[in-house]
Amino acid sequence: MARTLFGKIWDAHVVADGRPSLLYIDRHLVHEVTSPQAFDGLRKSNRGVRRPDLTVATVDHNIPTTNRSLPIADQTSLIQIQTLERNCRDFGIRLFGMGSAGQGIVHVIGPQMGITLPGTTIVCGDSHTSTHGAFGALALGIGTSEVEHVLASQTLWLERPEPFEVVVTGKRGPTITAKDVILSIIRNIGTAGGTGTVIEYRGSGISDMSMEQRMTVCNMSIEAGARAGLIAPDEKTFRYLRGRRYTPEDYEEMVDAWRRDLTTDSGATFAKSYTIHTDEIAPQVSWGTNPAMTCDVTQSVPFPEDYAGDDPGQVRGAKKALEYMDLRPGTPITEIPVDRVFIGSCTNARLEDLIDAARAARGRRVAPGVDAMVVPGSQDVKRQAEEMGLDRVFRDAGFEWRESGCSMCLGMNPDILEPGQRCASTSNRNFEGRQGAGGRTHLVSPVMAAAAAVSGHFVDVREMDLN
Ligand SMILES: CC(C)[C@H](C(=O)O)[C@@H](O)C(=O)O
Ligand code: SF4
Repeated sequence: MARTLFGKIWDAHVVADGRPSLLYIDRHLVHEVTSPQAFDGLRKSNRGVRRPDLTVATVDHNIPTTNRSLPIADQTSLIQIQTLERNCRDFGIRLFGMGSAGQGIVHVIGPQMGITLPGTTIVCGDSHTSTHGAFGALALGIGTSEVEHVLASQTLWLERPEPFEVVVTGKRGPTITAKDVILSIIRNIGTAGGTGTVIEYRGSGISDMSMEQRMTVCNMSIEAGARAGLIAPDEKTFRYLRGRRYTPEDYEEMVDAWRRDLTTDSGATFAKSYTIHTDEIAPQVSWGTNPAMTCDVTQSVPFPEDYAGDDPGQVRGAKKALEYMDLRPGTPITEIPVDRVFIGSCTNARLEDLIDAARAARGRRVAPGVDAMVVPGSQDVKRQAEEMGLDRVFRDAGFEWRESGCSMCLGMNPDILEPGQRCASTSNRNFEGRQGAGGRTHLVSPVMAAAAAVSGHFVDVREMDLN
């Protein structure tokens, strides 16, 4: 019978079939926020970690992005980080800690080190684990009790999701990024559009994308409510993973098998299908408090009735969002001023993202009154960017150049917005208070964020002279 890529990976990992099924897990990624209770649970029940060799940890959420030779001032962060260090020592887990050259956001370092491989199951106590789906892995975010279960048994109980195909066609304009594509998809299918499904992104608009762009797309699958995002691996995938730190020795044989096996068969059926044409996509800017509340940069802040039609719940939601965001309907998006700019996160802090953002920053200055920062996704990204001189480009323009971590994506460290501040952010969530209590987040692509930084308000990057 014809099967989808998702179906094939699922079938290859089922240990016990049922509702739910028990799945074998190939890779377990761990960070400081969702692991402490899981390790405590193991201690209480006198259990060890079943496969420490398949488990990898890093510190990303709480880690300071300022000078790492100084002690950590924030007490909660210090405790979280020290706890993970102790747990990794006690249970024999490889940790890319505070001073490590391999440290970075968990979803950035996995692929970068060749830990993420096609056809595998990958879990992490973190919703944006979906990022790794860009490599044709079934990558699932899990909760802390599941983290404990995986640590103890290398398996996970899961209801089988339905496959959902999102076909991306057409040719994007030169300044239209993967971020604009995924924001458009979420805007169209809604934040619950993918509930109960694993989205497989397909079509020429996906094959055209680089691996880093594909990661941006898969990363935000979770914001459409999906369990995971998935892209069939191709030659770009195989090239990207060749020769990385943990790429397996028998890699070329694995590639031969992946080429043969890791595709959706023609005739396989999906529970749902949605097609997006990318020719006409404009740069996207979110105006509300969930990622679906997004519009084109050329549009104005919507009137709640126009946005939500005749659904009274939605209209109320839009009204509330506009109130929180302090935005008046009818205001052109390009007239919205920003106080802060954050270029970072597991959505958009890889090398290509920084190269993109630098195109708007090079030779310009951050507008008066705007605070802008660039936070590379990992120490590796930081080093590569510095080799290219990107740190100079940003610094010369008046951006701060930080150490790697989650930073102001969710403000679990001192990088937060002040109440009332408005931020152009390359992250993935614009929820109330996400970047600091009372802070207002607008989701955009890296080049749009840098353009807002140097202009002091949102601008259509298609009208800018990019370097
Ligand atoms: C802290 C963690 C549990 C959380 C997540 O699961 O996504 C965070 O990474 C986020 O982006 O909100
Ligand atoms: S960068 Fe943001 S979205 Fe990604 S793992 Fe960190 S907090 Fe979560």
